[in-house]
Parts: sequence; C-alpha cells; structure tokens
Amino acid sequence: MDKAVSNLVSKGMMLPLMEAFYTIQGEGYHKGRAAYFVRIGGCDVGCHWCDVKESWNAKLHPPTAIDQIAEDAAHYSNTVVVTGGEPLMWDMGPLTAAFKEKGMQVHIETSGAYTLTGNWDWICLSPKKNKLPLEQVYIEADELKVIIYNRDDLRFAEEQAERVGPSCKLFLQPEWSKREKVMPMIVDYAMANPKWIVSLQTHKYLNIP
Ligand SMILES: C[S@@+](CC[C@H](N)C(=O)[O-])C[C@H]1O[C@@H](n2cnc3c(N)ncnc32)[C@H](O)[C@@H]1O
Ligand SMILES: Nc1nc2[nH]cc(C(=O)O)c2c(=O)[nH]1
Ligand code: SF4
Ligand SMILES: [Mg+2]
Repeated sequence: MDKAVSNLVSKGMMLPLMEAFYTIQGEGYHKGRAAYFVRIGGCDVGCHWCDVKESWNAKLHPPTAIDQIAEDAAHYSNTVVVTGGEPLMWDMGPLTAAFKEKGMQVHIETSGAYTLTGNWDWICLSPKKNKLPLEQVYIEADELKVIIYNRDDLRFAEEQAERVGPSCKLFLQPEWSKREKVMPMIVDYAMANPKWIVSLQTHKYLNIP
C-alpha cells in the first residue's frame, strides 16, 4: 500500500471498506429498523462460525475516504450501523465525526476486543471467548448480544452479563448453523431467566442483506 494511504488509514481518515448497503437491522434491540450498514475489513478474533470470514483480511478491501463513506450513507438513511470485520481495530473517531456532522444516528457492532474509539449513539457488544472485551466497552455497551453455539455459551452469557452496566439490554442469539439445535435451549432459558431477550438473525429469514 502507498505510504500516504497507509498513513491516512492509521489515522482513521481512510478505512478498508468491504461493503456498504441499505437494509433492515436484523438483530438485537434495533431489529426491524431501516439502517445503512458499513462493513469495515479486518478482524483477528477468529470465531470459527463467523458468517463474514471474507472480511478478516483487511488487505483485500480498498482503503476508502471516510467523507465518501459518510456522504454515501447520508443519501440512504439517518441511521448507520458500523460493523465488520472488527471496526474497533481502526480509529473510529474521524468516521463517526463525519456521520455526526450529517446529523446521523451512529451504531456499532463490535466484539469489544479493541480500544473503544468513536462517538456512538448505540453500542452492541457481542463478546467472544477467544478474545474478551476490554473493560471500557463493557461499561459503555447499550446492548449485550451473546451468540449461542452450545450450552456452555449460556454460562458464558451470564458471566458477561455481570460485567455490563445495569441498563444494558441482554440478548441471546443462536449461531446460525446450530439454530435448530440451540433454539429450544434458548427458548427455555429465556422463559426461566426473563432478563434475557431472544434475538434471531431475521435478515437471513427475510433473505435480505
Ligand atoms: C460479523 S460480526 C461483525 C462485528 C464484530 N466483529 C462482532 O463480532 O460483533 C456482526 C454480528 O454477527 C454475529 N455473528 C457472526 N456470525 C454469526 C453466526 N454464524 N450466527 C449468529 N451470529 C453471528 C456476531 O456475533 C456479531 O454480533
Ligand atoms: N440486516 C442485517 N442486520 C445485521 N445486524 C448485524 C449485522 C452484522 O453483520 O453486523 C447485520 C447484517 O449483516 N445484516
Ligand atoms: S469478531 Fe466478529 S467479524 Fe471477527 S470473527 Fe468473530 S464474528 Fe467474525
Ligand atoms: Mg451479519
């Protein structure tokens, strides 16, 4: 990569952009709400069931100017969801400032494994056992969304719930390939422990991005 470009990327003025699309937030608290999604490349958390492994290698995704990303987003929606990949691998300060300048509501989907940068209206924290969130992200999270692949993930979910603030919403979301197996377990668990809310990847049922 050009030295000037890699310098801009290191400052968060350009970011490896995998894709951007206008859709319906399929998951969690804002499920059903129209939003523009910005998927930033790069992730080293390594979830074996990750549904966007193509995002992992940042080098495959073109460094894109944040002003361009924000301008495109504002044409579609007042709400933007920044996801990845793991967006917090990059400095999110300039990108979120560009969205805020346009008066947008700015949400993030994150594993919380990297320093929290940026100015967010909504933080969805989806913690992963193999690279746990940093303390600051637990404190700031508006929503905790734990992916359930097997029974031990329910134990992990309780452990993670103890680390977030008192107003943080709590979600259990089936891992997609295991949904038939884990859904009954999640349903029973949410009925016995009603602080937990079931989250489905509704966009996959709707066949939308
Ligand atoms: C692809 S990740 C990108 C953002 C960030 N790296 C993270 O993990 O939160 C977006 C959301 O999809 C969830 N997810 C990824 N693969 C999934 C799968 N196979 N089944 C259910 N949820 C999944 C993640 O846990 C996260 O909440
Ligand atoms: N519709 C839709 N909703 C989503 N919520 C979180 C997503 C993500 O990949 O971060 C996602 C996604 O990829 N599509
Ligand atoms: S942290 Fe997110 S993007 Fe990274 S591997 Fe896990 S689910 Fe995929
Ligand atoms: Mg997704």
